[in-house]
Amino acid sequence: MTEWTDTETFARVLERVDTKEKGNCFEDFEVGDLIEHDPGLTLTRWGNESWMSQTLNHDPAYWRTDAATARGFDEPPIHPDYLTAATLGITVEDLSEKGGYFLGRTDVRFPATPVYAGTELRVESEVVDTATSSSRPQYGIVSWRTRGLDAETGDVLCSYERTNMIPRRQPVETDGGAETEPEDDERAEDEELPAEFVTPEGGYFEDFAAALEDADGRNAAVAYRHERGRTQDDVTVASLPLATLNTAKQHHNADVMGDSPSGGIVTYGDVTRSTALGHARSDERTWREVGFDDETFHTFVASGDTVYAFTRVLEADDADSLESGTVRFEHIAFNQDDEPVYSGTRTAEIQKRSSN
Ligand SMILES: C/C(=C\C(=O)SCCNC(=O)CCNC(=O)[C@H](O)C(C)(C)COP(=O)(O)OP(=O)(O)OC[C@H]1O[C@@H](n2cnc3c(N)ncnc32)[C@H](O)[C@@H]1OP(=O)(O)O)C(=O)O
Repeated sequence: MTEWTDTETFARVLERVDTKEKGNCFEDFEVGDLIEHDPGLTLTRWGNESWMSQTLNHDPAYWRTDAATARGFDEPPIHPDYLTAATLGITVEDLSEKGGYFLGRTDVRFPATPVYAGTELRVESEVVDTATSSSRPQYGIVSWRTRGLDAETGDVLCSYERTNMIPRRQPVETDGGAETEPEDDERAEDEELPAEFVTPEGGYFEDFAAALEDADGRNAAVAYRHERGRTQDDVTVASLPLATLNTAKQHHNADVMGDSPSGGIVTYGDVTRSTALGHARSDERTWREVGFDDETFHTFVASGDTVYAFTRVLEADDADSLESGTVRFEHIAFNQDDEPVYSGTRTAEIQKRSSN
């Protein structure tokens, strides 16, 4: 047998062989296609705790039995952020391993919570939209509706619609994303900031409701920043996504990513978002997560970047519960240069002080 392992010969061999490719290109997706993802994952206490500890989500109800039972759970449950990240991680091999970027997600809901450790997750996605990117001819834009199911009962545990930029096999002619003149009412510069920012006094429902009432009728908004930051390292950039079976090369193949728009590996969007939410939750009395909408990833987060968080309180609804009221927030994650990297709205039940 000819020896192929001297460097020169091996380079010539590599040039001539085919590569067994992974993942799908834009052309492989058609609206209506249903994809049942082969990877599955058992949602474990270890996976949950690794994710939650590293993203600074330290709500005691997810760590201590007494705090969990006080919140109405049988035991510390799987956190909705980890459930969301695991549901998405499993899909990457089929949907986005080829490359391209996670642009946004909406309608994130948890129809059958709480979910406990030991639950096996089965995930399926339906292609709901495919579009040409007018600014980037080598990519298309694909949206999927994904459902994470309890493999045993078939109950939908997590559901959302997500959009990625996906590489095309064949670039297309585009208009180059020519700028159109914005309508008058779309001009960002015309939008004035409020004269005053109100900070809630505490983290209970009553504090958010009082702050909104204080701002109401005045040129004021309820908005504040959180002190904590989390610098991205090997654990957050590569280990956490791989623990959700997310095979996106963006997070663990520095060789390939050197030659990409980001110029290197980047943090999994769900890590960025969960870290910012962890900072926000550390300043409130979260009771239950309800859902997330209009999530957008604005720019890359890379190893060495620090993720901070900002919160704007949009609405507070007393609801019909003695324990909690419903609050809608906008959260913005930003980096050490104060650039927004993620934004989205979140609806959560927040504990009432009067329930103590
Ligand atoms: C999971 C997973 C991968 C990841 O987690 S990757 C990490 C998270 N994502 C990111 O870090 C991406 C951050 N975003 C960016 O850096 C920039 O948006 C990007 C991707 C470089 C593109 O920037 P551009 O300035 O070139 O363009 P736009 O931001 O205007 O967007 C390009 C086109 O996409 C359309 N678009 C953007 N957001 C959405 C959305 N939420 N829904 C639908 N369409 C969206 C936008 O309109 C542009 O369209 P054109 O026709 O004008 O091209 C994994 O692998 O799955």
